[in-house]
Amino acid sequence: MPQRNFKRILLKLSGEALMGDQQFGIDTETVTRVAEEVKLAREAGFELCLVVGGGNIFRGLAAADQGFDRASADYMGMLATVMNALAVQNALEQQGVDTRVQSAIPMASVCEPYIRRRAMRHMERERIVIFAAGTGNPFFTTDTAAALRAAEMQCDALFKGTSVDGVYTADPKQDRTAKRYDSLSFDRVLSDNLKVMDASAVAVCRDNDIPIVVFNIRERGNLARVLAGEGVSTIVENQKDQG
Ligand SMILES: Nc1ncnc2c1ncn2[C@@H]1O[C@H](COP(=O)(O)OP(=O)(O)OP(=O)(O)O)[C@@H](O)[C@H]1O
Ligand SMILES: O=c1ccn([C@@H]2O[C@H](COP(=O)(O)O)[C@@H](O)[C@H]2O)c(=O)[nH]1
Repeated sequence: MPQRNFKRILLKLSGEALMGDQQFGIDTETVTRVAEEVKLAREAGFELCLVVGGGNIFRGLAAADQGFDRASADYMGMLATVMNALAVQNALEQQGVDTRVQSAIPMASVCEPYIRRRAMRHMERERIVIFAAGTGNPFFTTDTAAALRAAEMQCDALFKGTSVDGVYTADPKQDRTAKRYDSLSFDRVLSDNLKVMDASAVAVCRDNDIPIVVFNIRERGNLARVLAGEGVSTIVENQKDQG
């Protein structure tokens, strides 16, 4: 992706990005490394806010498939994202970065509730705001939360840091012949049912003209590279398809 004039960025960190080589949970070294990358991006002049996923701890849909009540399972998933948010906050603050966690499910003794205007104020004061508990509603995911917060915080782009290096013609973990796009339109993602991100998240970004950049956050230094217009990624935006 060539360098773009993005200034304010919503960075979505998938929960899996925080587990390093483990099969589950939070790997402290990995969280520290990701926090270093976020700090470097801020020092490079980007205004950042974060949404953290919970897939390294609990996924509502997976539990529902095993017979769990879906809404309860989703609330458990949202609580998992709060744990991850606190881990990321801790790692950033250990590196001297001022942060606030805001949760879509109020939990007064743990963090702030989500209040848009307050979050804006934190950003003006150069704090990194970490949005936890997704949208606060079951039957959604943190991708949709990321799209919503990107719109609310007037971000120029949503960067999805995940375990794949872009959007492919099919899931690259299932289909070795899948080809990566450099860029494609929101409509192509939706019409081809490409599952790198929820359809609801893609629709929110399309309707608010917020480009999505998908990149691999598990590779050291990749956030800086992608922000600089280098490195491997896919940009999804309102445009004509490549082909
Ligand atoms: N067409 C596609 N292109 C790229 N990735 C795809 C595609 N279809 C499905 N995927 C899968 O989408 C996943 C990316 O989503 P990710 O694992 O980050 O989920 P998440 O819900 O955002 O995060 P988490 O649940 O870990 O917090 C990758 O694991 C990838 O295998
Ligand atoms: O708005 C939301 C966001 C998340 N959830 C639940 O949390 C888990 C973890 O989030 P990921 O996006 O998968 O990382 C998700 O599986 C849902 O169960 C939610 O209900 N609402």
